[in-house]
Amino acid sequence: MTAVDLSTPPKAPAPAPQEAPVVRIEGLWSVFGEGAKAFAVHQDLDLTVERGEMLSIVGGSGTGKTVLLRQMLGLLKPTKGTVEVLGRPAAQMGREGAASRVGMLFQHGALFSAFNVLDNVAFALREQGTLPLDLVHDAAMVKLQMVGLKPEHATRMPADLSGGMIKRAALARALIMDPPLLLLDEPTAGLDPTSSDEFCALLRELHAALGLTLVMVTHDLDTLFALSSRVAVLAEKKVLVTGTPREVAAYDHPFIETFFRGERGRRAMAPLNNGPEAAGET
Ligand SMILES: Nc1ncnc2c1ncn2[C@@H]1O[C@H](COP(=O)(O)OP(=O)(O)OP(=O)(O)O)[C@@H](O)[C@H]1O
Repeated sequence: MTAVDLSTPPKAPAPAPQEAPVVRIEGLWSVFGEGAKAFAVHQDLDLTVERGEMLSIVGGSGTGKTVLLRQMLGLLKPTKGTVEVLGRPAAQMGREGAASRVGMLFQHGALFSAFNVLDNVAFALREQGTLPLDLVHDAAMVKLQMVGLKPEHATRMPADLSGGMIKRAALARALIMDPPLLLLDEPTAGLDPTSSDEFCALLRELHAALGLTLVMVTHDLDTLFALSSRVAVLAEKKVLVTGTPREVAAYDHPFIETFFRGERGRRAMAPLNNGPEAAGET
């Protein structure tokens, strides 16, 4: 089922003809349970993410946004259909392959509480076992600096960090293997407005500096407008519509009406009137 594509013209840079999309999902069915108890979360869902995009996935509660991220991470296997990441089936990437292709920022950071910040950040690289430990240490320190943490934060335990610092440490961990694709589940959840704005600014900087492709799930409209070059709306078990935030917000659907055109939506959309830069449509 092809989603309505509202983009005219496309805002994302056009890929070279031979370049595979970063994510290609075609005819995806995600079914849980068996027999009479089986239920489909996704039914014939299509979604393509090109290199360099910042795509936000939105939808009502239980519409399968997290399940879709888990499909891209290769943690779930499609019941039917195709989920490819960088030209390979996501479910066949294996743990190490996945870490070097896809970074994942979980909603609450999901740091190992018994490890200090440096050991958390270095974890996947150390597990891989291909680099001497001093180089693993150096690589983790570079990532800490990249996300705006100081060398003295390296030995802190997660319990001693602020919410914003946990997010930054978790981001450094997600980027340790230099994956071209970064998945984010509610990246600014639990942050105060200032920390949230700073974290969005950091993600935009890293997106530009590292040439990342970002795919995020968010309920937060400020985050959505700050970070999305494109929005995909999940409804009716599929990607119903895609387009820029402005295009999608104007689409006629009950979820969109409530989400974008309610009071919170109108407030968050005010920056759209100040030009595309403010709306994240660059
Ligand atoms: N492993 C699983 N086994 C069975 N059902 C599952 C499993 N994972 C998810 N589901 C179900 O799939 C549906 C979609 O879940 P998902 O977490 O993707 O929703 P969501 O869109 O992220 O919702 P929310 O915005 O509330 O977080 C839910 O009904 C959930 O209970």
